[in-house]
Amino acid sequence: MSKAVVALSPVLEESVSIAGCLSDRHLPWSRDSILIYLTVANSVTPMRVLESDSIASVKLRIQNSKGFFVKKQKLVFEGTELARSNSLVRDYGVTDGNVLHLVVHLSDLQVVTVRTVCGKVFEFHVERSRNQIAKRGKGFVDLKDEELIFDGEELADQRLIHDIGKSGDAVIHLQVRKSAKVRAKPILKDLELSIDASNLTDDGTEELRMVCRKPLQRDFCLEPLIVNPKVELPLVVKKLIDPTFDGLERGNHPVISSEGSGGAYFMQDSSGHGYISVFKPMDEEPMAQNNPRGLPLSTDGEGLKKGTRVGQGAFREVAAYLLDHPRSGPCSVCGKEVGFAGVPPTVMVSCAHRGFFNPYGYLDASKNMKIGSLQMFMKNSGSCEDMGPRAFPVEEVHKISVLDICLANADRHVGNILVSKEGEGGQIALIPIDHGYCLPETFENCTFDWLYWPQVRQPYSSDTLNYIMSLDAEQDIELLKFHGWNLPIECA
Ligand SMILES: Nc1ncnc2c1ncn2[C@@H]1O[C@H](COP(=O)(O)OP(=O)(O)OP(=O)(O)O)[C@@H](O)[C@H]1O
Repeated sequence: MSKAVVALSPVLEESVSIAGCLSDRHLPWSRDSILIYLTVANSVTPMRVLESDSIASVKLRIQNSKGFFVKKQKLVFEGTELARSNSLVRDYGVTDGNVLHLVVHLSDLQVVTVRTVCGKVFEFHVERSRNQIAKRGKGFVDLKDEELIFDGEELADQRLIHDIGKSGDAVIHLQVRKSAKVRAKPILKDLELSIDASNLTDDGTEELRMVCRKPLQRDFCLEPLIVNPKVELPLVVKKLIDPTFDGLERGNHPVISSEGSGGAYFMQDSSGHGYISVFKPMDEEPMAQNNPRGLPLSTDGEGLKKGTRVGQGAFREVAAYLLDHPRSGPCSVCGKEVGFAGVPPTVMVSCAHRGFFNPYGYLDASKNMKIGSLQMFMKNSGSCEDMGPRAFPVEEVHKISVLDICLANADRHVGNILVSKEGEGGQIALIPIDHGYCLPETFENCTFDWLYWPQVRQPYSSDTLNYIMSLDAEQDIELLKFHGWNLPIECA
């Protein structure tokens, strides 16, 4: 799903009120007025609300003062997402002095890629509403030495990012004028010239590394995690692991997604020009120990959604794949290709790489081993968030609904359905992803965005009904057990 933590700059309460966001109801003398704190990473924003305010109205005020659309916000209090818009602040037990974490979809930000002429790439996240070019960067000594170039032209400081890369894939080149130290030392009748230009790159080895992308000594590992030796990996899963391995072996490191509330890494192919898979480590899930988005640790082990456990998202991702049976009916997974709903092939793996997040800074791969789900990367033209639902074929919506009801998916919002137009004649197919919150212990957070789409008013086709009839919950529980997950009784 497309979200990321966005730091809000601290503002005074007064500035919120000046922005016209506070009505009289919110003035300090209102009886149930409380002061709460919105926080992301290290930034805190005080905000006065009423205990009787709905979550929707709090989000609306954040939108008014900060510009983040309501639909792109996620509010989290003590490990629980304030997901029900009509519920009141007090329904979630939020009281004076409490801290709410705000997670904002990254599409509010624009990613700007700056490539230096010697090949180094920097990514900056630029807020669309404040997108003036500002030249600054770690390691570059003097602003006047820097020049940003787009499409062969130098960019003036006042140009807006928004006006530059309208197509969304513009690359800006950064040219840094640095003089190299040239020393001449007389040796007999000759002069020995030495050139020290190490400042041109952070550690002086960048060019070397770029040239040396040949087979490397192995500084990573990637292996499927098979608990039951009787489990045979299906071919499609092998096709997922092998090219991911090749990509790592060629030195193409995992690329952390700028979206999502947990750590998700795009694993590159051997050419370095495409993605093969998405790796989600358990220790980087929301509220887990090494979450890279700054979400707080869960105090009681419960995940972001009610009835789920922190660190079990990867199991659930794999379970969703295993339980998405082919149309021909439930099967042992060995020969399995595409399931009814088209959950991308997913497998548990252990993977070590120094590029994975850890709070201690640089670690070599052997100290940075992670366990998580590895899912096939699916080509897409965006998610259902990016377009109106009318264009989606009825059958495509129905298949997602069947999957979500079977799995009691507690995280089916429009960002978690990818749209593919790869089919014959550009036919739209919907690809369900992000199943880390399925099979919860309670139904409290099971909300489905597709419930409001017109397709769900159509009856299921006989094919779909036949598929539903073929499902067998007991058999599914056994299947998960066979693969090593003894489903807790509440989830079962
Ligand atoms: N199988 C896939 N194929 C292509 N892109 C994917 C796939 N799985 C995830 N992504 C993309 O990776 C990014 C992060 O994934 P995802 O939303 O699943 O992470 P998350 O941290 O679990 O999110 P959430 O905040 O919804 O829990 C998103 O942009 C998503 O579209």
